[in-house]
Amino acid sequence: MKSIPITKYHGLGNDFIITRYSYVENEDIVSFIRSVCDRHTGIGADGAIFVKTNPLEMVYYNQDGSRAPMCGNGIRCFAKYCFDENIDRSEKLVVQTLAGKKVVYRQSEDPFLVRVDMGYAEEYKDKWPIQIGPHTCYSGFVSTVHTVLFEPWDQTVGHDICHDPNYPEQTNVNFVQIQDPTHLSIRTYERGCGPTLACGTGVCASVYTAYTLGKCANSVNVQLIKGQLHIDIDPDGRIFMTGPAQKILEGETA
Ligand SMILES: N[C@@H](CCC[C@H](N)C(=O)O)C(=O)O
Repeated sequence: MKSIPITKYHGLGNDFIITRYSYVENEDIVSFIRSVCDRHTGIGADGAIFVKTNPLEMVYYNQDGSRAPMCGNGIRCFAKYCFDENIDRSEKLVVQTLAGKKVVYRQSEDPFLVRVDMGYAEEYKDKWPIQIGPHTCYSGFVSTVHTVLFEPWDQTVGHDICHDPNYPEQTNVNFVQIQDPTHLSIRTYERGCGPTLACGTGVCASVYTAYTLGKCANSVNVQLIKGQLHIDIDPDGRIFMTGPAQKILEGETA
């Protein structure tokens, strides 16, 4: 494979290789992702983001090479990449994703902080909740598939629910602890990746679930291993996520 310019970014420890789609479009994309995301023989990352321009589009893949419709931490990093690379420095970006258009509002440049209109939760409540063994699972979509458990973090349970036959396309699994009505802490076992330090769509899905069940307010801070996200749910159910994005490195593959 030819040498490809790459950058690495993270959003609260959820890390991504980012490059332009035009650099990889004629390559074996899945092999490229698996090799750069490998933490021993590559750079190491939870996923890969390819940037398309005119119009702006985020093409997201998990570490294992599977395509995912959206990534909450990833879209903040996408916005920072567009800013750093001078692709688009507008305060408001409209970004096409497989989960529809997302709007990203820049709040500050340094530190780089954005508020993202994540849209609405879908397909929740229809089947709420389902029971998998001793686990009460609240499932639905906030840009991608999520299952929420009000239980302490357990990686084995995360793996097993992710791969449970109730979810033919697997599910991301979020473990939520309510500290008080405006403070939650969350850990996520991600489809296509395993345990991550943060999951933006997972945090949105978790807060939506907790709020709908009357367990928290509509404006909350969520503690993750490397920092916090702020989530607001407006009166008609639209979800907003505010959080940082940071650049780690730039280079090129050998
Ligand atoms: N880390 C992400 C979600 C990435 C996609 C997910 N693993 C899936 O397959 O749906 C986030 O921050 O939202």
